[in-house]
Amino acid sequence: MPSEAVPALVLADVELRFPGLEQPALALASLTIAPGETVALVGPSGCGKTSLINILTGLEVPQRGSVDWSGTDITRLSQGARDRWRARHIGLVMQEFHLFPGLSALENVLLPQRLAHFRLTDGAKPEAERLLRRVGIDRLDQPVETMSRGQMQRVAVARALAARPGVIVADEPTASLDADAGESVAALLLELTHEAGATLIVATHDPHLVPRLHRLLRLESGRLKD
Ligand SMILES: Nc1ncnc2c1ncn2[C@@H]1O[C@H](COP(=O)(O)OP(=O)(O)OP(=O)(O)O)[C@@H](O)[C@H]1O
Repeated sequence: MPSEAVPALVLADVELRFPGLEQPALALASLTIAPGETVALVGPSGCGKTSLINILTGLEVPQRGSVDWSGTDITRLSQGARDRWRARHIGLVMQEFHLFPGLSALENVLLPQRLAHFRLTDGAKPEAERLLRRVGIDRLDQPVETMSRGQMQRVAVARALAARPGVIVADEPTASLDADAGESVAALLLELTHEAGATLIVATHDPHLVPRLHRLLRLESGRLKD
């Protein structure tokens, strides 16, 4: 299934500081990511991986610099506009799934679209059902809190792709899974983003996942290393 227009990133002169930290958490002169690239973001604990992911997705705004996705500098948007931009263009997969207990797998996949648009488009439910079956979830009405951790992350992968975003961003998507579940989540993330033609950015320590991504970005003390 083709994704909508795929954004590409141009980040320039970014600095992110937190109160109480002498050095910036991030200081990046430039970073460009091409449409459809798959990128591993690696580095020791505290080097700034989550901070960079938060900046790329507009969850955090740097004090300085621009984060331009296909001509939209998201640092210049209001918070509401940035939230709408993220809902439209970014699919997120987090280490701890961030699913809503009490809702079924299908309801979880559809929830971001319900929240963003107040109603679902005609194609939303069949696409959510297709994606859940594609990630190996057959009981679409199963409450997510009764699922295994591997199943929960597969639901989160289906949710990230459901609105057909141009970019999938994952923060340690396999870190809280056992080896088998991690392997299957990593494979699905790669296959489904490839099928969608989306760009994939993954912060990960997973030695099985890193070599399967095209490009390696290494962060150290908030700076990119070659
Ligand atoms: N809200 C905050 N307030 C103050 N300092 C923060 C905040 N968030 C992050 N930091 C600091 O910024 C730096 C980068 O943190 P970040 O979470 O981006 O690292 P990370 O590479 O994702 O680490 P890990 O692999 O352990 O998750 C760290 O020194 C951290 O302590």
